[in-house]
Amino acid sequence: MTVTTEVVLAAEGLTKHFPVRKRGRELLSRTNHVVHAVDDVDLVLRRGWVTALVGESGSGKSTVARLLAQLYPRTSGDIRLHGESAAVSTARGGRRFREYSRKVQMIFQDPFASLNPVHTVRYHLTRALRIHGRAGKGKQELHSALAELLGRVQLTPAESYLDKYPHELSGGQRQRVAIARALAADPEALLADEPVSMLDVSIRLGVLNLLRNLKERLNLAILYITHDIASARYFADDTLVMYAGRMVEGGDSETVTQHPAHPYTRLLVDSAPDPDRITGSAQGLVQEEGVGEPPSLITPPDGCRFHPRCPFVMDKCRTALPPRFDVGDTETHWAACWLFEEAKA
Ligand SMILES: Nc1ncnc2c1ncn2[C@@H]1O[C@H](COP(=O)(O)OP(=O)(O)OP(=O)(O)O)[C@@H](O)[C@H]1O
Repeated sequence: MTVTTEVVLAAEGLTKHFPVRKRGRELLSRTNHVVHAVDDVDLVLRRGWVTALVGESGSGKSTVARLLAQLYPRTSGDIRLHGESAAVSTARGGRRFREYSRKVQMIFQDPFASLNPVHTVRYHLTRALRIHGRAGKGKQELHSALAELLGRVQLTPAESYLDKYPHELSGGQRQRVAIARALAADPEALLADEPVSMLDVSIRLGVLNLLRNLKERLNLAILYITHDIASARYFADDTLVMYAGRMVEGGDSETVTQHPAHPYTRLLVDSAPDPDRITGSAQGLVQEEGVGEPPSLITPPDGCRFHPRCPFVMDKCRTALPPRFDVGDTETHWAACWLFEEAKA
């Protein structure tokens, strides 16, 4: 399948190294250690398209989202919104940053933490509409804009929710308010960092269905970050798999989740007991399987970062970083694994 929808946001060679603070004797050493949180990541987000980013805890998923939202400066690489490079120096609070963050909005894992407990739904949404110049003129226009936002996230009638405080809402309703606040900016891309993992199992599906509905109606480009590869199959068009700061596999979700190529993705899929569930989490399961732990990101392994845990490890894997190889089963399926070197030839 060839994907033709327009690219909204693209990252190329995206890299983030966090400095490690020196302690004790290290203060005398000249070496400055860094956490290789994200290394050389390429991805595109397309209009009307959900891209899942899957991986264990600590693999760098949230850092990718924060880099794309420009909440962190990047160490290197490029981010382009509609082809235009978002300068590393874009000053937060400046006009260019405001314009960028209007178009690229983020939804966080914990809606309780992202909403201010002392303010009502009306306050949160009005503030967001005002910041983005979408509050209209006068009370009536503002009220219509608020009602429209709550309607979009299926919190109706608006009057039942506008004057509620976050603690008066359920977890799912709070996440819907957080989504409505993001929509107040009229964004083109939504970066959803584990948007359902803190919600009760019974309401996760409803929130994912809402996001899918918004993707279709508003033609949004969505990045869906999750531990749960089974939910990526259900919800995302494309799936990217990340391991220890690097992308290891990508392609259409059905193929990546049903016919995983990279040994790490196979492990993730095998760790998810029921492929049709969207409720669980692969986090921790891999460790339970007894195949080791993710490596230190301060001194990541040479070659393929998965090689110390890989059941198919070859000599080359220990020294040479595998590039993306076409897997050969679909047009878009690739794996950064030497096992697929032949498939490319
Ligand atoms: N501000 C920071 N300073 C130093 N190290 C950081 C910082 N933020 C993240 N890291 C490190 O970068 C690595 C990637 O973290 P990140 O939160 O992006 O992973 P993740 O896949 O989103 O994990 P989780 O699912 O647990 O949120 C981790 O080793 C983490 O400890």
